[in-house]
Amino acid sequence: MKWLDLPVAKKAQGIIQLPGSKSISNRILLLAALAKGTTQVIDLLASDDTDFMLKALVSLGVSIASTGENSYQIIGAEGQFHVRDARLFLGNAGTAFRPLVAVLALMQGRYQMSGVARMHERPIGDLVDALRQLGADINYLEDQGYPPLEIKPVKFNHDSIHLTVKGDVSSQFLTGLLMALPITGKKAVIDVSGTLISQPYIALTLAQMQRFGVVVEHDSWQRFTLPAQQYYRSPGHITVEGDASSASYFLAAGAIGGGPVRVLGVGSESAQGDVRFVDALEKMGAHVSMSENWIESDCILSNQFLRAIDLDCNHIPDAAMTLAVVALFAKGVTTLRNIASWRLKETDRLAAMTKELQKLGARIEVGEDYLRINPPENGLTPNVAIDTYDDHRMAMCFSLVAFGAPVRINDPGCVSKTFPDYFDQFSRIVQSG
Ligand SMILES: O=C(O)C1=C[C@@H](OP(=O)(O)O)[C@@H](O)[C@H](O)C1
Ligand SMILES: C=C(OP(=O)(O)O)C(=O)O
Repeated sequence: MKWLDLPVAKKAQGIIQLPGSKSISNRILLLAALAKGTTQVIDLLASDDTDFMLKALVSLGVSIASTGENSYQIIGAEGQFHVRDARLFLGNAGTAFRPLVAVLALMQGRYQMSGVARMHERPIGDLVDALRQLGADINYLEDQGYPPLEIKPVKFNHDSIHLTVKGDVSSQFLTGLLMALPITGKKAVIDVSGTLISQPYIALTLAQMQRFGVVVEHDSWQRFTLPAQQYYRSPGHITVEGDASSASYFLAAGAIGGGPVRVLGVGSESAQGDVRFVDALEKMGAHVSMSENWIESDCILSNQFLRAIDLDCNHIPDAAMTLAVVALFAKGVTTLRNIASWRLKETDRLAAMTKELQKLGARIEVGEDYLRINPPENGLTPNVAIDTYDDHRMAMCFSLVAFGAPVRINDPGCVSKTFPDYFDQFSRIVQSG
């Protein structure tokens, strides 16, 4: 489908079962593949990003069998993939590409890793620099510091490991190192230089590693210590919780469109940082309630307007995009700060967001690491065609514009990266009129 026309939405109300978390799904797949023992994974996210991870692991010789809808049995390779020569294509899946680089760099094999054109514009130099401190043999096949990459057998001769990784471009580099190092069996210390961004994703990594029996200590998120001889062991069964970033679109719909809208599969006990999106929604005037496995939002403001906010969004980089569109429905000027990493994701999200919000009549100020959104005084410009830049989150968050004006979403199929049936689910909670 080239585009999707969304009519004006009058109200949002209903219940949505969330798809599995992308971040947890790809971590669990890799950890189960590296572990000793067999893991049954239930409620795995079915999407492009998880398909790339599944296919890569199968090409590396890991035994993975489907056991039902979104369920898999994975026989762990005990830290050693059997296939030592492979070419992997990983699309634009950061959660597959970055951790696999770290693992394969320690695997004593020859691997080529590539992705779509945009993946080749997303930096990976900080991770490669950290792995080279261990003797990893990694070459850039095109531009220095970017995929595609070639990995050759590591010349590894350390009794213990001490390395430094930069933390201010993407937390996925540290995540990759943390997940990979236990396969060496050596004691490892990782120091983070620069400010660590997207910190809740590191907490998520440590929590998933712990499910597989590896405990990492950290000192204020700046130094991470992995004891020697801690290998991954399968916990048996793992159920993947719902995706908190995907929840943000429905919870925002509940706040803008009256609600109540309830998402099932994620709640107060979640390990995912993006559940904190609800704090921002509450600050904007929405009413939020939650239990262990659901979250609900509605709007109890009598004057129909949400309130503008000024927020450091470093802890919720993905859900912060949803706030940029919610800001169109708030009274006042909203400022989203500390989001420089947006420039390095599926597209330059600061540039894309600026351009598309302006088409709707908003006045935007954009800086190196912030976005200021001043909504149009006389309503959103109707019938705008929103470009989505092959970025699933651009498509999903701009669907919320329908609560103010009819809107066209170009290339809606790009949601397949993390949420293939997003627009079907969205239509289930929206009443048009
Ligand atoms: O580790 C993860 O699962 C993720 C980390 C974040 O990336 P950065 O660390 O690059 O901000 C986030 O944006 C991405 O969608 C998923
Ligand atoms: C940044 C994202 O993806 P990736 O895992 O490819 O970094 C995202 O899903 O918003």
